[in-house]
Amino acid sequence: MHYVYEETNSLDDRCYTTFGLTPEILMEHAGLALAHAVKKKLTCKKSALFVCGMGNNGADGIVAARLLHGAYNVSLYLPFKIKSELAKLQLERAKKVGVIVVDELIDADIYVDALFGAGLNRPLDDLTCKLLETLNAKQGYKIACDIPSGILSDLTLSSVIFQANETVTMGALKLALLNDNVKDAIGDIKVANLGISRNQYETPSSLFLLHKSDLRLPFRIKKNANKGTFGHVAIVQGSKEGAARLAGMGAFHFGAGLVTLIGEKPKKLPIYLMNSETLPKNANVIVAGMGLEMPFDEVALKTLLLSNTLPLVIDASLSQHPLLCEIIASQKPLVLTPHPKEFSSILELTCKEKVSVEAIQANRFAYAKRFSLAFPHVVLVLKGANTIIAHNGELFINTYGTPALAKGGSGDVMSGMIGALIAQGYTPKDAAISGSLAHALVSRKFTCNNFALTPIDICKGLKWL
Ligand SMILES: NC(=O)C1=CN([C@@H]2O[C@H](COP(=O)(O)OP(=O)(O)OC[C@H]3O[C@@H](n4cnc5c(N)ncnc54)[C@H](OP(=O)(O)O)[C@@H]3O)[C@@H](O)[C@H]2O)[C@@H](O)CC1
Ligand SMILES: Nc1ncnc2c1ncn2[C@@H]1O[C@H](COP(=O)(O)OP(=O)(O)O)[C@@H](O)[C@H]1O
Ligand SMILES: [K+]
Repeated sequence: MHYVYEETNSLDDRCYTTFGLTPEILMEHAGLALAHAVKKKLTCKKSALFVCGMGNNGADGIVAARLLHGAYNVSLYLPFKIKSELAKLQLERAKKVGVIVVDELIDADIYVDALFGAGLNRPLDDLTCKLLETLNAKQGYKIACDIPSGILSDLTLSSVIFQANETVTMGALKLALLNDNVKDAIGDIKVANLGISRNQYETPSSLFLLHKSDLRLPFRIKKNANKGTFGHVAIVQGSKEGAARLAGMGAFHFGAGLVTLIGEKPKKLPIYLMNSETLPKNANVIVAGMGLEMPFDEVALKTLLLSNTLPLVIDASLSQHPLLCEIIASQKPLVLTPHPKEFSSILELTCKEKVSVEAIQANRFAYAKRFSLAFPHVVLVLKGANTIIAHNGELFINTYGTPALAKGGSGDVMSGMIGALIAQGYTPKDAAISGSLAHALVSRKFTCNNFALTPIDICKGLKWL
């Protein structure tokens, strides 16, 4: 996993004060990384237009244009009066080496957005939005310098954002690139080295971007094993039976030795899933909430969930029911797997905070972090295009999910998978991280198209991870 930062100005400052690296050195490296990304897409016949703003983001673009000029067909477009002293200096240098400055948004094969980066502190005005709209409408490959213009430093968005195929971000990963609402605007992210290795540039952070290598699959190391070695997942069945069945299939395919659905005998049940009216004695985790339609027998459910010490995975309707407060208060090991609407109910139930889904989605990180600090024993899996796993103030961000997962039942499977890992001895936090990663990575294995994946395909796909 890699560290992620709410802002990197303090890391830049540390480069000046601790390592004696001047802003100019950092900028020369930023420009070089940007030039490198542009060069990869440029042949001698192709052209690149650098659209540069008035601050140091623009200055990075000007440096990159200077570095490429002479060998490639590049030009600069500067729609605003330059403000930053460094940008003025870079422009003087670029002009001295002969970089062409054009006075309109000309056509090119590659467009570089160096209008605004980390310094965008208020929404863009109409004229600038129009400029971005024109830029977005142009054919050609689009590269954003540091952050696509339009994403503000407080993570709010302007009405238009530059739509990048690729973002070259400077020094370290920024949180602003990882919110759900910018997933369509950032393209592939590359982190530029600023003249010092990433390890040296970075300081510890409580925010992490998950990597494929963070996935810990439940491989069976012990040869002298039986089904009991791999745990028994109990899944509470609701009136919509299919949901618990999908969770059960997810759990079984992800290595649980035994899976029992608790409730009345369902009409249909895969032959490997068991059914019981009561909690099996050897169950070691309970998964509940999916398919549970209101009203349900609260007393029976409370007894089932709270009259033992088993860890819980709670999903769907149960995140919206007052019983959740008692579950949290019990201090049992607990994983919550809400989508944003369910998380809105959780915040209302537990923190007495009415937060709309839109407000949550605008800054998922802040709400997830705040909740995890308020309830440090709970692991929150806030589902979405980029799923966040929050625990005791730490956030782990999983960006591997694809729209193929946007189907009823996908989340049920994931809750079952997380339950399976807990049954096999993972901590709730590790189970949430690896369950969420495996779920997302499976969706990427289906390469033929991204609309036909079913929850059952997710379960089957676990065979090939
Ligand atoms: N720090 C370093 O060492 C390194 C920094 N690096 C690079 O610097 C970038 C940050 O540069 P930056 O701080 O100059 O900010 P930037 O994004 O260029 O824009 C600021 C300008 O925009 C203006 N402005 C703001 N909002 C506006 C609006 N809505 N509409 C209109 N204007 C608006 C604002 O004006 P003001 O608020 O002063 O009125 C100011 O003039 C960073 O992303 C990275 O690329 C790299 O080289 C590595 C080393
Ligand atoms: N656009 C998307 N990109 C990545 N993952 C997605 C996307 N849409 C949905 N998902 C994932 O699919 C799952 C959907 O879960 P959920 O909404 O709870 O469905 P259900 O309750 O019907 O099972 C979540 O894990 C979510 O992160
Ligand atoms: K930019």
